[in-house]
Amino acid sequence: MVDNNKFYIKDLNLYYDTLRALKDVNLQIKSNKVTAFIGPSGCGKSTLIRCLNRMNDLIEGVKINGLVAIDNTDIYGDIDVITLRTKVGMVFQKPNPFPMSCYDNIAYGPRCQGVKSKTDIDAIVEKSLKQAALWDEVKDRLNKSALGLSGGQQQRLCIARAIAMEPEVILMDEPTSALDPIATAKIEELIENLKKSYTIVIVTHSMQQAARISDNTAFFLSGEIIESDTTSNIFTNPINKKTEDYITGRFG
Ligand SMILES: Nc1ncnc2c1ncn2[C@@H]1O[C@H](COP(=O)(O)OP(=O)(O)OP(=O)(O)O)[C@@H](O)[C@H]1O
Repeated sequence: MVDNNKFYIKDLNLYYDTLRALKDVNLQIKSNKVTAFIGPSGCGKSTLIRCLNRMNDLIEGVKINGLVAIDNTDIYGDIDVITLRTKVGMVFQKPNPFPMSCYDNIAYGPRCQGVKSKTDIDAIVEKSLKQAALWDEVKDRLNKSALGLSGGQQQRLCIARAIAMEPEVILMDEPTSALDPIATAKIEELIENLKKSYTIVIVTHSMQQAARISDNTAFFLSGEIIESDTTSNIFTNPINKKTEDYITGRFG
């Protein structure tokens, strides 16, 4: 397979015990693009995004079959899951900074990976915060608790923490749903800049957000991907009637 796909998903099924939450999912996720997952509540968006760095492994009773490949390597094959999660970082719905200083939040991962030099860690902290568009706001309070930041700043700190691990992919599960419109706009602008360096997959409940920031969109319904295409085709020229009904607000 020679292409610009970061992920290749083929006939993927996921069961939570007897509940089949993903049904024969087929999807390709392009490198250095933003891919949005949209669809009504409970349709499997978070379940699929969690498959991309094997976060579902942590849930008891989960059974998976089918293929999820990153750069042509089967991530459910014989691979090191810690390395996978380093390559595929994740940002969650609710900002979840560690209860420590802003500096230590960013330094934590690189230190765990064995980076010891203070000069190196300083450089990683500065670079990550700059890329997350947070440096100017926190450079004078690096040693203060991250819990004192606003929600929007905390979410950018979490993005900086993911960036510090030098991932290739950043998964974002509803990253702005707990934020106000101004903080949301900042994260959206950030995502636009980050896609030059990273592949981004985002779950969002906001169709406006998907339309604003993503290049490609996959529409989910009851565990199936009904349609996936460029975002402009999904929103202006959907092929499937169900997609059209959803994006025009006729259901969901
Ligand atoms: N840990 C779990 N154990 C059992 N069932 C689960 C678990 N997580 C999700 N499910 C079920 O799997 C289905 C898909 O859930 P998922 O969270 O992936 O949907 P979603 O599209 O992300 O929903 P939302 O938009 O509300 O976050 C739902 O029926 C949900 O109840």
